[in-house]
Amino acid sequence: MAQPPSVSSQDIARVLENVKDPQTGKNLLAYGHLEGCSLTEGKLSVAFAVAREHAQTISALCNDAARQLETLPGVQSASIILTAHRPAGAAAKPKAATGGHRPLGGMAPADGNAPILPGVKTIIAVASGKGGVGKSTTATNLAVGLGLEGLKVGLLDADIHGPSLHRMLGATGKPEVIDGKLQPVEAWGIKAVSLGMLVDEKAAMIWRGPMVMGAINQLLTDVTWGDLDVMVVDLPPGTGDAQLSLTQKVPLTGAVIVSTPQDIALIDARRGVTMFEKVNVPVLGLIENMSYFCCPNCGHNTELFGHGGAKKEAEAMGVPFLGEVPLLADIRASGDKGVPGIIENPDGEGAKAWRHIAHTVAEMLRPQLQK
Ligand SMILES: Nc1ncnc2c1ncn2[C@@H]1O[C@H](COP(=O)(O)OP(=O)(O)OP(=O)(O)O)[C@@H](O)[C@H]1O
Repeated sequence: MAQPPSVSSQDIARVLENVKDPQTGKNLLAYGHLEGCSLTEGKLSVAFAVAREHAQTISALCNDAARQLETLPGVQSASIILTAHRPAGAAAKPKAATGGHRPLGGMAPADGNAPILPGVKTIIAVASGKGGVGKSTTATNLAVGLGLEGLKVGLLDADIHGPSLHRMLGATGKPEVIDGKLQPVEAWGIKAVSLGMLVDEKAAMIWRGPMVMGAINQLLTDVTWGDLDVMVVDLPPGTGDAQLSLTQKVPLTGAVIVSTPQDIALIDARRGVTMFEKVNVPVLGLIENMSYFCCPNCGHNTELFGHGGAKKEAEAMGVPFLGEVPLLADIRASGDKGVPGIIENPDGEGAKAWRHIAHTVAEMLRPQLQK
């Protein structure tokens, strides 16, 4: 049986050596090293590690390199993800631990250096202690809801292992690249970028920690986000090391935690609150998703997983309770269709809940936006 075509790292290195910086005459490989690659169904993803100060120069050369990689046998499309490294000796300074919630602060850079996103006034993370609780659905509808509140909003899908926001927004086209920078896709009044718009989702699933961090860094800094009141970041589910280092890397203004009412999900939500406390990021509040089942025929509410658990938990932990979103077939259907539920069914129970939550979050951010 014929073997599927494969591409070796030597093949990739040869291509990178051929691409020259017109200013310095140096080839691309002289700026960094190949960290990994994967070829799935003709889609080649290459992770290339470079020193942070070269990231700008390199990203312009990468487009040229990607086009050349597409001429390799078996490669239909290629993308290069830069994993920018800090120069030696410039490790992130640890944040001072205050042992509690801090007031909503400015968008201080996570490592004490110059702000990485000068046009972005606030950044909020949407997190969950476990997968499948509706974190991405919440991030999408919260972002669109903040847009409806009159804010300029960006949505960044940092759930690199399972990016889904592009599908929920119906934004499955490739973002444009202008002057070496990715242009966010505009949908439903907000700007969005998801790794799912750039690479094959299956390829992203197998990435190791440093590649994930590099990709997220690139989605933050190599995208023309422009001026934003708020950037909503959809974090990968869980409270492990990957999430912890992400919360340290991205200069977060605050975090929203999504949970279902079940005990087990609430235990995980508690871990989420503890994680943000550890890195001194204020928890803006807890959202109970799939709170109750609202029968579309008779309107009767059934509390499938119990009800009000997240509210009690929020009270016990001393964090605000932002609201509850019912379990509704049309919420799942609108997500699959690529139209956020808050737009698709504006008078529905889901939309009402998200509008209320978005309004509360917007009010929390307001003092920060007026600075
Ligand atoms: N309130 C809801 N009512 C009905 N379906 C919902 C609701 N919230 C989310 N869903 C559906 O549940 C599924 C999982 O949702 P989503 O992808 O938002 O979860 P997630 O927590 O981000 O998952 P993952 O951890 O895998 O990234 C999707 O099919 C979504 O449409």
